[in-house]
Amino acid sequence: MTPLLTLENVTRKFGDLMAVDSVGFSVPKGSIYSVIGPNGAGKTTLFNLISALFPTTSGTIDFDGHPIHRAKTHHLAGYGIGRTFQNLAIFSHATVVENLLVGLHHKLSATPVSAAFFWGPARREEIKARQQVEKIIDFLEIEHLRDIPVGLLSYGLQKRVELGRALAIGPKLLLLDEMVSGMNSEETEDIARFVLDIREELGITIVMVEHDMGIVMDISDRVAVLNHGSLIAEGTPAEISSNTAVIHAYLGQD
Ligand SMILES: Nc1ncnc2c1ncn2[C@@H]1O[C@H](COP(=O)(O)OP(=O)(O)OP(=O)(O)O)[C@@H](O)[C@H]1O
Repeated sequence: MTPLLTLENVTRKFGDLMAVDSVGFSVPKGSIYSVIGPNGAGKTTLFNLISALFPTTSGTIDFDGHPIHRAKTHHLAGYGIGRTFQNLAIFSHATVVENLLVGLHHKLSATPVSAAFFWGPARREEIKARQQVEKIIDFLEIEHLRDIPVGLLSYGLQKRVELGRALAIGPKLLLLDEMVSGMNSEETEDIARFVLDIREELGITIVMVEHDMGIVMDISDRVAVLNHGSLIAEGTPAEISSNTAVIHAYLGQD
């Protein structure tokens, strides 16, 4: 299968600490791909490298023909990479619709002058943006919440809005950072269903860093396992759950 994202020898040091050590794997287009590992394994650092939050010390990351290991994080939406964050990154005083419109902002190309007077391209873009937002609201089943300030929603629904905002950029790749941590089992099941639908119905490739083994093993096509910054295993959920190096890495956790 064609890879959408390829990491080769990706290394990131913080001083003398090797947070990510020569990691390489490919994420097939259209797959759900999970990165797991014990605490401190380097998962978040790896995710931040894929999101271009900081550069690799060495090694390359290729996304759909773009070398993104030296890109700036604000370019990623333009390449087609959307992400959610471990800690909620939404505007709690703004409504659901307003939060989703923010996700679309980078796509609007009207000039400040035409936008200020709301004519010509600005008006057409605004209408298109609102139609796109309506599709996402419908897809995520949050019609009844559209005009509510996001801060008033339950944690699970706030995460759903954050997911919607990442979808609003129309990504080819969605990076989900510990999406279900802090969620109850019903909220976790909802997110698992949406992730599957995002792949099936929208054709978006998904990479997630996740601690919740239930969702990882249930919905991933492939799993990469990090330990002390190194890739110790890569394969299907069945291969990973019977891999002795993986079992030892988790059993050795404090
Ligand atoms: N900005 C930083 N400066 C220095 N060290 C860092 C920095 N970020 C991460 N580290 C270190 O890099 C290593 C990997 O951390 P990272 O947060 O990537 O692991 P993780 O697998 O995401 O852990 P967790 O599951 O606990 O979130 C750890 O030893 C951490 O202390």
